[in-house]
Order: sequence, then structure tokens, then C-alpha cells
Amino acid sequence: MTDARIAKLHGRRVWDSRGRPTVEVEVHLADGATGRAIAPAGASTGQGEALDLRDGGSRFGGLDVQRAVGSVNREIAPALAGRDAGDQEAVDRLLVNLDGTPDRSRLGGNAIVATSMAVLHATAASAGLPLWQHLAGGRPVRIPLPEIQIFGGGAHADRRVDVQDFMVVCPAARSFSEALDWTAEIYRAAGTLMRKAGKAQGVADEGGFWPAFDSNEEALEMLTLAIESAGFEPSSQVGISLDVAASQFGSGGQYTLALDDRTLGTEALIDMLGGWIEQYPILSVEDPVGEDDHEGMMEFTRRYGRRCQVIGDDYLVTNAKRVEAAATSGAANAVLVKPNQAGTVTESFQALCAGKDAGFGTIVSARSGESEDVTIAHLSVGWDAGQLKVGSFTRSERMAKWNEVLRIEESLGESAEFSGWSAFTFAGAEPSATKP
Ligand SMILES: O=C(O)[C@@H](CO)OP(=O)(O)O
Ligand SMILES: [Mg+2]
Repeated sequence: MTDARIAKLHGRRVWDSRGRPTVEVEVHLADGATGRAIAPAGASTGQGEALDLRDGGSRFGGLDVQRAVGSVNREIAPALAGRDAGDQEAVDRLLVNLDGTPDRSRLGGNAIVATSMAVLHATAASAGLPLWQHLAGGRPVRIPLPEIQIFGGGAHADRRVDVQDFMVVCPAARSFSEALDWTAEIYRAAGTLMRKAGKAQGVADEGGFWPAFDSNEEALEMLTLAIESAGFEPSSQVGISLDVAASQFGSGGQYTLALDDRTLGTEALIDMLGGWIEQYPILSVEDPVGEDDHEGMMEFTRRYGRRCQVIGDDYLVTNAKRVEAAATSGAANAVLVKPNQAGTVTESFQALCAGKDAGFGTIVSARSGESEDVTIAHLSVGWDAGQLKVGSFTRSERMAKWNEVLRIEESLGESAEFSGWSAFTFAGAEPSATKP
């Protein structure tokens, strides 16, 4: 007999991939099952996100992550003792109410999300199931299309280029494992091209190359060239996915490009991005304008949302209500799902479901500050998100997730279904945007 009541819950301070402290939570159930999870942390965070308590974060005025660990051990642990871990919604509701603030700033978003995810792991362990399978509950799932960073920029590379993530997607691959094979070839080809051109400077926060490019266009040129020189056909086999993360270089409809010291209004920024969509094999664009620029999101989606995935990240902050509003106003056609942005597993799932109900693409995503925690790999499969964004292909906190999906794919054997092009079935998409 399983007994999924929470017997013990413990928080501790561990370190993330940027060498900053974060929160780990360990849950023990009455039947002996355990679960463990580590909170990730963003650098380019949206205004509406759950707030972490962490060391040295300029936004948090020196508040210490030790306080978040204290929240777990002194307040959350006694409040959850004896509760049924299997009722994730009730656990998450209790966490939200216990905190009592709209932004989770009292107990700390990091304390809450790590607890929520650790409870989820313990429940799956109690049921004797891999986490993804526990989440799927018998419903059909697809192995997600990976979005993998080749060049870093923006807040992750000291603004060397304005765009934060230059990624590739391989929707024509036949499996997740093949998509990783292709990406490895492209990553190496990009490295060779950069070294030849004297443009390789190091490694950005998520493990992509830190480029010495002189323009965003130079990055797009070289990425397209890398796809070709690795032997793939741009667009029909491999596409480019961009996270513009425009809030990092503009607000109030004014955007200042670092490289040529130009300030663009919303229209001019959209024209510039539109020019890139015309010229390069771009299949997906995230946060094309600032998080406060609703009109800009609507305009960009109206103009390009039939041929290109338009993702809201900072704009939607994994919030179901915002997703519903964006669907109504036509201000995106896809949603990034980051558990620590929403605050709990339940709220993340609600945002994903709101996206699916609206016909949006759904992408489970890591943060720029990560760890060996692989929860999101399981969420992406178990929730049938279709896409998973984790960063690059070279750092172990990223590889931990990619390798976990490989294990899941292998465990499914012949029955594994890779999402491939079906990942881009966003509402209103032209056939050419969803088929090779
Ligand atoms: O903006 C994003 O999508 C993420 C990952 O690239 O970055 P951060 O975790 O810094 O918000
Ligand atoms: Mg983003």
C-alpha cells in the first residue's frame, strides 16, 4: 500500500550553473518514496514573474537565499506535514496561500517552486512511475522538438549582440535523438566558421558561443551558413528560432540597439525583424517587442503569425490569464512555460492548458541559471508540450535535460512519437509554416 502523505520536507542551499546559490527541496513520504528538486533562476526576467529570494540579486536588495531555505524549513515543512502529496493542486494552493503575496516575495518564489516540484517527484516515485508517465496519466504524448542555442547574446553575453538566443530547431528529424545528432553537427560547423572568421570569443551563460559579431545580421548569416555547411537544408529541414528578449533593450515602444547605437520605435523594430524573417530561415520568434508593448505584440503577430511561431515569454510570464488575453487579442500564438515564472507546477500546467485551448504552440523552458535538475524534461513529455527549450548543447546543466529526454525516448521504443513539424501547429498557421 502506498501512503503518499508528506512525512518530512527539507530545504537546503545548493549552487546553480552561474555559481549563484539556489534552493533545493527534498520530500519524504510516509511510504518511503522521496522527491527532490532545485529551483532555477532567470537573468532576463519578466515583470510579472514570481520573485525569488536570492543572494546578490540586484532586484532583491541583498535578500539572502538562506531566507528562502528558512521559509522551507520553518514555514512550509510544518504546513505540509501529513498532507497528501498526490493532490498537487491542494499542495500548490496551500503554498500560494501560505505565502500570501501576489508575487511570492514573502516565502520566495525559489522556495515555493522547488517545494512544488519536489512534491511532484515524490508522488511519481510513490506510484512507481517515471515522472513523465505519472503526468501523462495514460494520455498519448510526443517527444518534444528541442530548441537549442548556438549563439548567446543579450543579457547572457554582455549584450554583444541584441538578440538573446540564436537557436536551431530540427523539425524534419525523425526522432529526438536524430534532432540532437543534427544539432551537434551544426554546433560544430558554427564553431569552425567562427574560429575561421575570428569571431569566437568564449561561452555565453547558457553554453552557446559568445560571439564577437558586429551585427545581429552577421549572427543570422553565420547560423544559416552553419546549417548549410553541416549538410542541412535551411527551412525545410532545420530552422532558426530567435529569442529577441526585447524588454532587455527597450520599453515604452523605444528600442536601443547596442551595436549601432540606434533607437527604433515599435514599427521600425517590427520592420527589422520582418526583414530577417524574409531573408533567413526563421521559424520562431520569442518576445519580438517589449513585455509592455501589447500593440507591438499584436502587430507582429498579425503580420508574421501565420508563417512563424510568435512566443510570449516575458510578455506572458507563464500566466494562464495572460495567455487567454493574448489569444483573444491575437498578441502571440505560442507560450513559453517556465515553472519558476508561474510559481508552482499547477499554475504552470494551467498556463500550458490555456495555451493548448487557444491553439497556441507550447514550449517548456529552462532558465539561464540551471542545475542538474531534470524536472522540465519530464514536464515537456508528460504534458505533451511539443517543444523544449533548454539552452545550448555543451554544458552539463543543459545536457542533463537533453540526455533525460533521450532516455525517455529510448524507454518508449517503437511507440515513441517525435513532435517534429507537429510542434508548429499554432492557430492560423499557413501550411508552409508547418510542413517542409
Ligand atoms: O529568456 C529566456 O527565455 C530565458 C532562457 O533563454 O532566459 P532567462 O532565464 O534569463 O529569463
Ligand atoms: Mg525568453
